[in-house]
Amino acid sequence: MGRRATSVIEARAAAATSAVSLTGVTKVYGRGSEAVHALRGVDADIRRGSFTAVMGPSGSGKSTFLHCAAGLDRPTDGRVELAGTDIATLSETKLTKLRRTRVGFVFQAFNLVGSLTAEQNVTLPLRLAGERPDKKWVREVLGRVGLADRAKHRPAQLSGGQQQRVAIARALVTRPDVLFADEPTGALDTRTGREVLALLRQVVDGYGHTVVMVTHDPVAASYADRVVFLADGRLVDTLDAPTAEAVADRMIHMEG
Ligand SMILES: Nc1ncnc2c1ncn2[C@@H]1O[C@H](COP(=O)(O)OP(=O)(O)OP(=O)(O)O)[C@@H](O)[C@H]1O
Repeated sequence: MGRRATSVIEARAAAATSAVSLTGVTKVYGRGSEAVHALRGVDADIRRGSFTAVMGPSGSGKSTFLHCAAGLDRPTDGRVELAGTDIATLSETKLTKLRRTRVGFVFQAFNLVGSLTAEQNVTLPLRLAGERPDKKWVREVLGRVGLADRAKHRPAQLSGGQQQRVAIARALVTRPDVLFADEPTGALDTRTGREVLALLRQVVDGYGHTVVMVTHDPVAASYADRVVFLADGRLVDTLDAPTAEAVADRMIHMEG
């Protein structure tokens, strides 16, 4: 078989197993002397059913990486394939639809709607996509995050950890290809944060979801299957089966 045929087969095989892939992704904010190169030619392949942590010093491009990978932001150059689709080819309308249905997002500050119950918050993405929520599935998702008995509570009646669980259920309700989390434990105390990390681990191991999480915390990163390290907009290192010690060690060397 020719080299070209082999590489086409390899590319197809990678597409079948990858939830999102970035090739040569560059992101420049501003122009001329004001230009900031947030990402400089990043290649990354996120396998389906895996948990990836993104780490790096402040300003290294972690949030930009997440936003480009999730289709929240378009790269200046390079290619992002999400759920087998090259997002550069999508119109704004199609990209919005892809974000609503194929991508879940969890933020540090939960971002729940205060006037809605936990259940209503969870069904919001479905209603925004014009779908009628399937009650059984919504109950199932609330159960997966351990909130079956809190469905009728409003965010103010829930602890921080419970609110983040609602946000995770809301992110999972559309059965997304990837759940992206930006510092999901940043607003939680250590113990509650660990519970949320264990839940993210559980949605990967128990239900086959794909999670990509930005974090500053080596212990949080140790819940992942793989850590990717960014420095000055470049992907400079990866670490599989990370321990908190190994992650902390690499971070010290990067920052030093
Ligand atoms: N909208 C924007 N306009 C201009 N510059 C931006 C914008 N967003 C990010 N940047 C710049 O791009 C670079 C990377 O930012 P990014 O937020 O991705 O880094 P980060 O690693 O997530 O940082 P932190 O850990 O501090 O949150 C930084 O220099 C930042 O100032």
